[in-house]
Amino acid sequence: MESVIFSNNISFDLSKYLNQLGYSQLGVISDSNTSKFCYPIIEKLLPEGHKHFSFPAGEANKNLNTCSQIWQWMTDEGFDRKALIINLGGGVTGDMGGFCAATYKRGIRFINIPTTLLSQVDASVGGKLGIDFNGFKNHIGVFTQPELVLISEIFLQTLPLEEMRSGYAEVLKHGLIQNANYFSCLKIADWEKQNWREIIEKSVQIKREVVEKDPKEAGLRKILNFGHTIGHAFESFYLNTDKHLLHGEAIAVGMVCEAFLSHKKSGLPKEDLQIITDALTEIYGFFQFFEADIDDIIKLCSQDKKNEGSTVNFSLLRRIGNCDYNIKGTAEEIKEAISFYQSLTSQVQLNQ
Ligand SMILES: NC(=O)c1ccc[n+]([C@@H]2O[C@H](COP(=O)([O-])OP(=O)(O)OC[C@H]3O[C@@H](n4cnc5c(N)ncnc54)[C@H](O)[C@@H]3O)[C@@H](O)[C@H]2O)c1
Ligand SMILES: O=C(O)C(=O)C[C@@H](O)[C@H](O)[C@H](O)COP(=O)(O)O
Ligand SMILES: [Zn+2]
Repeated sequence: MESVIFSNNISFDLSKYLNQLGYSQLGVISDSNTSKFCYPIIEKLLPEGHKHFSFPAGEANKNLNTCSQIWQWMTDEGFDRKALIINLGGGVTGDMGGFCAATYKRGIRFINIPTTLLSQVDASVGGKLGIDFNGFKNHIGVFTQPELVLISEIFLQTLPLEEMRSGYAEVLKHGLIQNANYFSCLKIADWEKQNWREIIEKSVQIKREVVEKDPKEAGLRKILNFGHTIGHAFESFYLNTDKHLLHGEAIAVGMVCEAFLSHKKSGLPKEDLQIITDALTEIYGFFQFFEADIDDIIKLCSQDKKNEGSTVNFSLLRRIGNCDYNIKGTAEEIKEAISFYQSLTSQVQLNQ
């Protein structure tokens, strides 16, 4: 598996590991925001002559068109197989930059410097790389591990609060699927003043322990996908609309729906369902959508990568801290889960 370094001194560590890894050419990929906020932090540490590619920020650009531009840039710069790529950014940069590196000339090495909470706790680790395709999340991709993941909280200083909250959904997921004690200790009193280091380390540890046992998602790794079957469907459906959801926000909706399915199908106690819905709705509120969208959202679940044939496979909780996978679900059950989510909104309105 990849090495993960929690860095207290990004200048020192980056220089050290770049020297250790060695390369013929060095390229940095970042998006428009990380080019502005994060590239200046590392630029001065990089050798003169390194190359930099910047693409417009956002999930809407995690696609083949941007990949094509990245591959063209690599080609124009004459990158050979000993070139090294640094993905400097959130999950979009890591997933897409990694995918481009892993496929360019059948694969060149890359390192991840994650700059969002979400990518520090989840996306930068584990080697799932890819892009969205024709409205389907991460539909095209590969499993390839980065050479190194270098995590520094210094980058979080410029990250908007809503992005911190989005990343926190994956933290809650890690507790829910693997560690009830961790989940129960998670409480952010002050988002601005929170010391994130322990949380990042714990989440990375949980994710790595799972990935180590099942790097290519033959079985166990599917638990990392809790909340994602329905969550991804919401994320995809509302991408490019004025209702678009951040990844973590969509996964929060998905986790409420799939916690309901866990109660219905996997024995998750009612009290646990209540704890989960309370925790998630307190942070993420209630996403409002139209009844008329539901059938299309359900259809999107049929393209989930955990599925076998026409059967939708869920990862569901038996209790907080314990997740099962390959639980078959029907369109009717997905509808019921989404209705449960909607019913929470109306309960709140009634209580107001
Ligand atoms: N490969 C995996 O295992 C994995 C895991 C989880 C999520 N993902 C993917 O990751 C993506 C979501 O990741 P994300 O939330 O990091 O999204 P992102 O990469 O789009 O980053 C979120 C926003 O924050 C900005 N940003 C990043 N770092 C910043 C900084 N330090 N200061 C200011 N702005 C900054 C970005 O420009 C962007 O606008 C999704 O595509 C999701 O599918 C992948
Ligand atoms: O690492 C994994 O495995 C995950 O499922 C982590 C998820 O948080 C992440 O969003 C991942 O990209 C989803 O993968 P997908 O296979 O459902 O596209
Ligand atoms: Zn995710």
